[in-house]
Amino acid sequence: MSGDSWALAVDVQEATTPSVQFDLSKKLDRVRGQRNLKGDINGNILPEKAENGSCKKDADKMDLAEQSLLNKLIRRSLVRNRNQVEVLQRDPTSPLYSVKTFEELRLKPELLKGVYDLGFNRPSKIQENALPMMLAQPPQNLIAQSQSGTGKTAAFSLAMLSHVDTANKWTQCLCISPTYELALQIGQVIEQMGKFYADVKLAYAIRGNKVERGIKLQEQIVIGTPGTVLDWCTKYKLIDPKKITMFVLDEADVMIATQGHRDQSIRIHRMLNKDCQMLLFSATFEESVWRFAEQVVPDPNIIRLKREEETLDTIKQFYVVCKEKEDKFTALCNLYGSLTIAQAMIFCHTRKMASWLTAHLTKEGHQVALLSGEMTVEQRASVIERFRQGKEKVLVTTNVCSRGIDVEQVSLVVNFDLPVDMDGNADNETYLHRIGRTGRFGRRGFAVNMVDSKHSMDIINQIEMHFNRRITKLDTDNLEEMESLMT
Ligand SMILES: Nc1ncnc2c1ncn2[C@@H]1O[C@H](COP(=O)(O)OP(=O)(O)OP(=O)(O)O)[C@@H](O)[C@H]1O
Repeated sequence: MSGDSWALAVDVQEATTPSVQFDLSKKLDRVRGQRNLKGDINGNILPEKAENGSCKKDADKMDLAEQSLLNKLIRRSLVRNRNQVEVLQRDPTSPLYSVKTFEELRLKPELLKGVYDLGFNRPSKIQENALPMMLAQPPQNLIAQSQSGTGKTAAFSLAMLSHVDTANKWTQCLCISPTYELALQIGQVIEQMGKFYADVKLAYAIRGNKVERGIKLQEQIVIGTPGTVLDWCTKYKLIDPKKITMFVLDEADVMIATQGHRDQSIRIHRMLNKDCQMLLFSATFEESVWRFAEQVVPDPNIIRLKREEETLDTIKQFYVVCKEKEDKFTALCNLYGSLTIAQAMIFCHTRKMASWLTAHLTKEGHQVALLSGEMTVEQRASVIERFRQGKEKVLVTTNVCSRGIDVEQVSLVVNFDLPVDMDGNADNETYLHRIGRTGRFGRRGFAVNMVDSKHSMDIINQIEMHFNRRITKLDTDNLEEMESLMT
């Protein structure tokens, strides 16, 4: 057997989730007629009737051109497998790098079990650095920054779970997050990690959660949005803020982007004891975030990134020059025609544009979900949950409700419209948050920006300069060039 077909056989045997298959036949048909092959979520090729995960026989029958194309597709696999994550975890320049194991971080055995049950092998850099500070005695405050998808949520979830004294049946850890969706997501992480830690209980302080006034909660951890948390502390008196000993503020940059949230966070913070441990996390630290962080976290330990470290190497960034929306749509279809895309998120500026795009993509046969601001929080949570389960492969969205969403199969983010601030300048923070929906925990990801005017080209230039990272021009009509650039 040639080296190529051997590689193919090995990849197929490693395939983990054949149920989540996507059709690669379009790409193959261009070169080699009608042979119908399928790939799994990792971009590995699976022949349609393969049994026991092996396609050795099929690979043997292929001619060299076919094998080379298949291997190209495999190399282009958008999702890294576990081995590749492990390689990154041993690379000192990677944000996933660690010298320590979870055991060395002195986690309780029940939590270690939860961590391994989630499939985590080693901590990431932020986990390795932040956890000892968060668990130190006497307690230390922390302001921490790490790239999107590198394990911040997991880090502070572990810290809260470790901090809890299970003998005490009152709220000890309070975590606030800017959106309903994120609060639910963080809660899920805590529940999964704390699965073997039976005595820890969690409550969600989010809109719509019915509570009885005046009866103090017994849950040791409360996670919620600032408005509801404030109500639970003041109006409903469910939490005694003076008994909170660990306060976590997640996605500080997103939090302060809404004036109301900023003010509510400060009001909650003022009710806490001075010696309550304060932890603040953010993916970006513009001046305003920094000022806010210093205001709420006295005498902090600080973990900060350099500007050029903020974007991940594993996310390749491109721009495509288009004329108008129809042109952008064609470019998008060409991307789909040549790339193996597990799941994609597409960002539009307006609801109207998002609806138009959703309708057109659906007509093309894609499974598309639309997420936009006018939906109720429950509707939004349900759309995100379906997307997370892979029921829809494309999520078209307009705004903030998709910030912080962690869906590991997202291999492509498209800025159908570029993120701009009120003055029409590049919104760098939003850009970083958007592209950070792909490339989660070392996986490969692509970010494609649609440029439809001189103004939007200026924005791309501003973003390039801000992060000191190249955004490469892509010609979606030139399939060969696209294949070579996007490998
Ligand atoms: N040590 C680890 N080993 C393997 N996977 C991990 C580890 N830590 C976190 N993950 C996974 O990586 C993904 C991203 O983690 P997490 O959501 O904690 O990142 P984040 O930094 O909070 O992201 P964001 O900046 O978008 O909020 C999740 O799917 C999580 O389960």
